[in-house]
Amino acid sequence: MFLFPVCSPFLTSPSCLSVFPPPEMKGKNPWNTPTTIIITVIGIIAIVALVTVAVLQNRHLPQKYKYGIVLDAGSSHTSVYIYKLCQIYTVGISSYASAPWKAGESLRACMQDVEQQVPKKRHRQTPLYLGATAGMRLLKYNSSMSDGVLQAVEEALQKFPFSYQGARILSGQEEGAFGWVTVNYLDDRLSQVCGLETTGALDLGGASTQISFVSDKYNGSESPSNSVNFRLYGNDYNLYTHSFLCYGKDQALLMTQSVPEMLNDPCFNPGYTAIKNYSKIYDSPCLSGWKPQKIPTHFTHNGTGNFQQCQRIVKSIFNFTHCKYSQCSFNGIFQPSLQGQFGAFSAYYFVMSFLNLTDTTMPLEAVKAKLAHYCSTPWNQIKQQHPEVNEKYLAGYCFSGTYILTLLMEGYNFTSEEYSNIKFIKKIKDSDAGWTLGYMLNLTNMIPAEAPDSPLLPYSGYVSLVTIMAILLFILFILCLCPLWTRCSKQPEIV
Ligand SMILES: Nc1ncnc2c1ncn2[C@@H]1O[C@H](COP(=O)(O)OP(=O)(O)OP(=O)(O)O)[C@@H](O)[C@H]1O
Repeated sequence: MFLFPVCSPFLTSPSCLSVFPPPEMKGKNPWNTPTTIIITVIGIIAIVALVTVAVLQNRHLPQKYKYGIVLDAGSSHTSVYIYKLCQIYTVGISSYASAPWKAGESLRACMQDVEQQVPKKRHRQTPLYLGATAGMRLLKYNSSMSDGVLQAVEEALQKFPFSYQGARILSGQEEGAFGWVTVNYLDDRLSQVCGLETTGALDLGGASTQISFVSDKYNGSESPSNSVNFRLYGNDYNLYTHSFLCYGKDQALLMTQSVPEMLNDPCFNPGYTAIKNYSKIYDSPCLSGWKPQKIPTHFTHNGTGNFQQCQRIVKSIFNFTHCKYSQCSFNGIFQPSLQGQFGAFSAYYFVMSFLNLTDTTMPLEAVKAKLAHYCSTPWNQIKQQHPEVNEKYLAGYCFSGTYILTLLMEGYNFTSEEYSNIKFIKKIKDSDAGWTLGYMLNLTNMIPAEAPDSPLLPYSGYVSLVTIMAILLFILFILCLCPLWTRCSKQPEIV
């Protein structure tokens, strides 16, 4: 009769019994029995599998799209964004209204460049969008013209090997809302479980300007046309947004120049002089109805460089006289009380960074004094100091700086204290602030409405825990075999 060793509770199956060596195996190493070897190999495979699953299972899945292309067809130029920035300047597509085929042509060279930048094997999965903004919105006043331009653009883009998703004119509301999404997405403000306070977005283009922010005092009931609702990562946002068509900096400049006596212009540096075409001003739909009966074909535009006078003229293009709501910004448009921080981008940044005025902690009076000094600097001196800057922009900085301050302080009602809540930004984490990223994230469903089920542990914690469990299992396994091995190596007692 044999006295069998007691098996560990972990090994109570018949196979457990079979690992015990018969007495004639006395002196033999029990690890060498085929069953022991098989169990050991299976144990090791199980542990390796457990750790492998831990490593692979919880890893972030690769995104569906590696690249996405959005063409921002603005009033002043077209930019191509390949996820992050790849910007190639052309003229705004709306300027090809009289020869639409040229609009398609204008994109060809830059799109060929894009083709080189996206790896060939990714071409077919790369979505391509074109969004046109205020320049095309203005052209829509004559719908057949804007249709012709869009069609020409579509035909050109369809010839490229990408997954073409369409060309369309964004509404002002979309432009504002997607700009807000971009800023808050890049700032990681949307994916937070408790929902961080969001940042408002201020966008100044050539033909329109947008203001978008979340205000506790606005639920969309007053002026519903300014309300956009989002559900992002499980948080609900009720966004206030408004786009002012014609209040981009190029169209605003035309509006100030429409006044005939503005031939001597305080918004341009003293000594600046240029012969300009009146029809260029009055061709803009923003000035339709303003055209005097008799105007000369040309006028001489002379700068006189006076900030205070410029401010008065700029202010005259805003209408503050009527408001049917509880409160308005300008032109009778509802605006709730400003709230939180604001990111100001596009021309806000171009202009304020040139003027060295991006530091909003600087007292407003000091900002105005610096701008007044810039405006009064003779044009020749300005040109000498900045030979590298495009003259078209250089001549406009006095006007643009004055326009920005007037729009913010008088138009949107930022107080001197609230001015420091504005940050003039070009990029956030290497990506351009603007509507394009928000537009693409929305169209590719890359921002889920609901928060993804968050893992209980971070990835590294999860892997460590499974590894520790695997090691413990292995130790238990050895412990289970140990008594067997010890007893088996003893001489069996014969009763
Ligand atoms: N370096 C610069 N300095 C000054 N102004 C600039 C500079 N670069 C671009 N701009 C001007 O800034 C304005 C805004 O440019 P942006 O590309 O954001 O507008 P857009 O998309 O063409 O306009 P919109 O959105 O109104 O259609 C334009 O008037 C443009 O001419």
